[in-house]
Amino acid sequence: MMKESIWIATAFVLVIPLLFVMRSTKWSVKGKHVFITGGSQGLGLALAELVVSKGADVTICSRSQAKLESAVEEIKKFAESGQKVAYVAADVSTFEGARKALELASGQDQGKVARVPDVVFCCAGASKPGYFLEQDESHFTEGIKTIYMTALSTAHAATQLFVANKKWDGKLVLTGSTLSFVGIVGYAQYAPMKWAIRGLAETLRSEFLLYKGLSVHAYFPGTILSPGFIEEEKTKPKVTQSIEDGEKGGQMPMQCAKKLLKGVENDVFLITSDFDTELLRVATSAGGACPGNNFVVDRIKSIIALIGVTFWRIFTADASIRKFAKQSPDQVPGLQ
Ligand SMILES: NC(=O)C1=CN([C@@H]2O[C@H](COP(=O)(O)OP(=O)(O)OC[C@H]3O[C@@H](n4cnc5c(N)ncnc54)[C@H](OP(=O)(O)O)[C@@H]3O)[C@@H](O)[C@H]2O)C=CC1
Ligand SMILES: CCCCCCCCCCCCCCCC(=O)[C@@H](N)CO
Repeated sequence: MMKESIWIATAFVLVIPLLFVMRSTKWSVKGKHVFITGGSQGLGLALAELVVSKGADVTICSRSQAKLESAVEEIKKFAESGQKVAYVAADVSTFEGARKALELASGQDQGKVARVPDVVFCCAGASKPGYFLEQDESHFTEGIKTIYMTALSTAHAATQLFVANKKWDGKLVLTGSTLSFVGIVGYAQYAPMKWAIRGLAETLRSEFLLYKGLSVHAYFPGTILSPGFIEEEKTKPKVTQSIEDGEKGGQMPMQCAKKLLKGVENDVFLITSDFDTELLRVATSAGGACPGNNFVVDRIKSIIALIGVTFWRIFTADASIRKFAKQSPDQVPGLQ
C-alpha cells in the first residue's frame, strides 16, 4: 500500500512538470505567414497588427484598395525591419475571388509558389440587422454572400492550397459570432449564416483528420466595437439593441484579436472571448460531438448554462420582446 502511494506520488511529480513543458512548446505565430480576409478594419486589422507585433509576416485582404493601403501603413507601425506587410484587393465571396487572392498572397508565378500562408484567418463579414418582414430577398442573398460565401470560398481555396503544397501544419480559422449558438429577433439575415459557419468548422475538423496535422478553428466573438458595428447599428431594431445592450457593451477589436490568437496558440477548436458565449458554446457542444476545451470544466459550465441560459431566454430575451410588442406595436411591422 505504502509502496503504491510512493509510485503514484512519483508519477505526479514527473507528470506535472511535463505538462508545463508541453504547454511552453505550444504553437507560435512568430515567423509565420498569416493571411487575413477582412484585414482592412475591425477585428481583422487588429489581428494583423497583433500577429505582426509577434513577429509574423502578414497579407491582408478585402475589397477596397484605399482602405487596404491605409491599413498597411497602420500595421507597419508594429513591424520590425525585414517583416513583410502586404495586401491583396479581392472580393472573396466567390470561389474564383478567394482562389486568386490566396494565389497572389502566396506569390504564385508561372506555377512557382513563393510562400504559401501558414495560417488563413477568415474575418470578412458584415451584418445588416432588421425585421424579417422588412427585409427582402436581396438582404438574404447579400447575407449568404458576405457572411457565408466569404468563409466557404476562403476555406476551400486555403484547403486546396495547403494540400497541394503539403503544408500539413496549415491552420484555417473561421469567424462565427455569439449568434452562431443562438438566434434573436432582427438577425434573420445573419445568425443562420453564422450557424452555418459553425457547421462548416465542425465538418472540416472531421474531414481534416484525413490530412495529418491540418487544423481548423472557429472564433465566436460577442459585440466588437468595430466600424462594422457602427454601420449595423443604423438599421438595428430597438428591440434587438435592448437585448444586446444587456451584454455589457462589447469589446475592442484588439481585445478580441488577443483572445482569438491565444485560442489558436492553445489549439482550442471553438474559441470564445466572453463568458456568455462560453456558456452558449458548452450548452450547444459539450455533448461530445465536437472537442471541448476541458472535459471537467466544460461540464461544470454546462450545468451553469442549463440554468443561466434558460433563465436568460425566458426572463430577459423573450420577456423583453413580448413587452416591446405590447408597448410599441407601432414599431412592429404588421401589428397595430
Ligand atoms: N462587430 C461585431 O459586433 C461582431 C462581428 N462578428 C464577426 O467578426 C468579423 C469581423 O467583424 P468586424 O470587425 O465588425 O468587421 P467590419 O465590418 O468592421 O469589417 C469587415 C471587413 O471585411 C471586409 N469584407 C467584407 N466583405 C468582403 C468581401 N466580399 N471580400 C473581401 N473582404 C470583405 C471589409 O472590407 P471591404 O468592405 O473593403 O471589402 C472589412 O475589412 C465578421 O465576420 C463579423 O461578422 C462577430 C460577432 C460580433
Ligand atoms: C447566462 C447566459 C446568458 C446568455 C446570454 C446570451 C446573450 C446573447 C445576446 C446577443 C449578443 C449578440 C452578440 C454578437 C452580435 C453580432 O454578431 C452582431 N453584432 C454582428 O456584427
